[in-house]
Amino acid sequence: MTQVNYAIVVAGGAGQRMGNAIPKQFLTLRGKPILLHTLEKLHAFDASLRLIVVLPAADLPRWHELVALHQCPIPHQITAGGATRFHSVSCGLALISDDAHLIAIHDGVRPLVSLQVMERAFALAAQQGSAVAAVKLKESIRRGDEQHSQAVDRAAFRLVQTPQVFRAAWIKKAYATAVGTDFTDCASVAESAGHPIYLSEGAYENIKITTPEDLLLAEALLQA
Ligand SMILES: Nc1ccn([C@@H]2O[C@H](COP(=O)(O)OP(=O)(O)OP(=O)(O)O)[C@@H](O)[C@H]2O)c(=O)n1
Ligand SMILES: C[C@](O)(CO)[C@H](O)COP(=O)(O)O
Repeated sequence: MTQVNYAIVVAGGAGQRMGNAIPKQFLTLRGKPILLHTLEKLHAFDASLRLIVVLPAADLPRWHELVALHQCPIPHQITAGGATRFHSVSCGLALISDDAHLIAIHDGVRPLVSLQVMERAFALAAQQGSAVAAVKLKESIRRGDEQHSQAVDRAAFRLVQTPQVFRAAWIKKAYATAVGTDFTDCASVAESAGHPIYLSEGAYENIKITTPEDLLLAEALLQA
């Protein structure tokens, strides 16, 4: 049987920390919506990857307009998301058929993901069943608050990114059986179902566009 791989691109958030009336995934970066840059990266990595884009229900017409305006040639399915990232990933998973082999979940607002980061994550997930892009910390960290804090060993930590790639059956069941919805990423959901989490090498430029200064950084990095 042919092995079919999917990528769920979660873009169902409101972008509150960006503070823009338009959700950040639709903002323009070097002439194109951020989400379109992200889709281009995933399609360039593997044109056979089936792309599912999860959007805020209210913004489905906006995306249709942007796709038409930019003549987006990349085939993708669209679905409405939910109140949290967990709900939005669940909405994407609901569209995936049983022939799926690996499922990647990627933030729609990480347009700087490289082909190498994608390749490493898919290769590791094919071997181990899971792969989560992550990077080492470059700065010192302390545990605590302004009044009381202690130094911690940064070598014991990793910053987690996306893509996060999983054996399809694992991640589908993990989402179907998860207790609660308060997970900030898919690795936490897979882990809660008892699956081992393997880390693949991410990249420092694979930033998540979250606050206004990230737009400036992304603009500069996209040029590079
Ligand atoms: N209900 C949600 C919330 C988030 N996301 C997606 O998850 C990714 C990472 O989330 P984050 O950066 O937190 O995005 P927002 O939730 O939009 O931002 P904020 O928390 O500032 O509102 C984004 O691509 C976002 O669109 C989603 O699909 N559905
Ligand atoms: C999935 C993620 O991007 C990995 O870093 C992150 O956990 C999302 O967190 P957010 O606070 O909802 O942006």
